[in-house]
Amino acid sequence: MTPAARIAAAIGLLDAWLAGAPIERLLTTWGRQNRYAGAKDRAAIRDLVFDALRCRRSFAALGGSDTGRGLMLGLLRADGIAPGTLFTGEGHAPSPLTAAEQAVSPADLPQEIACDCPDALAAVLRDSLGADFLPVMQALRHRAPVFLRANLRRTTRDKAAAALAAEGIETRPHPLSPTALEVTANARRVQQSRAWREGLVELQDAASQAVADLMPVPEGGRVLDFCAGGGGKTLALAGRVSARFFAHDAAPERMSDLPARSGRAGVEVTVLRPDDLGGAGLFDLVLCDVPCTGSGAWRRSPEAKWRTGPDDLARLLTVQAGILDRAVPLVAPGGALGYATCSLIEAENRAQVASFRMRHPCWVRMADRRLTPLDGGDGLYAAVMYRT
Ligand SMILES: C[S@@+](CC[C@H](N)C(=O)[O-])C[C@H]1O[C@@H](n2cnc3c(N)ncnc32)[C@H](O)[C@@H]1O
Repeated sequence: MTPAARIAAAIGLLDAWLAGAPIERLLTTWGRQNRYAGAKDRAAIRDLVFDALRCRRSFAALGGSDTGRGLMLGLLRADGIAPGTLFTGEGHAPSPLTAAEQAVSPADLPQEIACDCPDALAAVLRDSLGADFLPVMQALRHRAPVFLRANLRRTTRDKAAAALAAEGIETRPHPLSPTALEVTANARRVQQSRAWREGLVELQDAASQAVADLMPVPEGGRVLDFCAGGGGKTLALAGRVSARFFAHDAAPERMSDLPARSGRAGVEVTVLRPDDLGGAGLFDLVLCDVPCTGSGAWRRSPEAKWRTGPDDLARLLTVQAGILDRAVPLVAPGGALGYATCSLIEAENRAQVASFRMRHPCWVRMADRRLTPLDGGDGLYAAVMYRT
């Protein structure tokens, strides 16, 4: 496909997204319906669409409309490319610019538009981030780095980096975690690499690794990942310490890849269905990596930036409190309760932990950590609590 044809495809996908369809489903369906498009075309179109979603407000302003076409015009203008060179109407290229589109001039954009902050959550983000608000919002406009976690059960970080380098995948250690490697070249080859297939490394954001590092895992103890999802945190914890690991999720189908992933990593994880929890005993660590706005991960999941509002936040706050309350009776005497979000919003983070401690005054917070994309990885919050 020509660059212009890729842009035309991205315009169609963005229009369908603006009409309400989820972006991953649209991309999958597009790939199935357009078999002539090769892997490189599909990856390039995905990049265009995700770049546009990250910068929707500023690109719409630069392009003159909040439509697929406006977003692509804005993307080109933001990159300093004259749109008329690609919007030619020839072959599969989008039609030439109208007079109105040509007249849009990239004047100074108001701050919240220029930093692509969604109106719906702008006030809570400003309050939560303080002086970091603008730099964090700017950081969320860009693609996230690709990070790997060296699986210490199988290797060291240096040996993992060397194995990857032998396959042409360049990395460098990242300071957020002793297991983190940032991929600097050939990230798309990772999942075909021998190092990945043999479980030396796993794809995982560096800040997520830092969250796992903060959690106290006693050697030989029992650890429950209460909101395990795909099991990223379970595997990060299991990579560090020999203990008995259990994974649970209210939607057990979300854990379907976990047996294959734990097999590759060389760790044992017992999957617990919600009905199994009652008879599973107590745990030395229960980690609640709760559902949240995902605002810290908007670089990776930019559609959530525009589809999450105050009502979602209010609902999530109730869900998070309920999960913490349900986890309390599962913690063994002397054990720890871990809490984590990938949110930048204070109400989901420290304030949620503070209200938990109001409801459960015998719990104290021993440690917590807030990271933003300015630290390199996703924005995350994690806390560890003990019963007194
Ligand atoms: C942030 S995701 C977990 C991500 C995962 N820990 C990882 O590192 O890949 C939150 C998970 O919580 C689950 N969840 C939602 N409500 C829950 C509840 N009441 N109890 C347990 N899990 C719940 C969701 O199904 C979702 O998989």
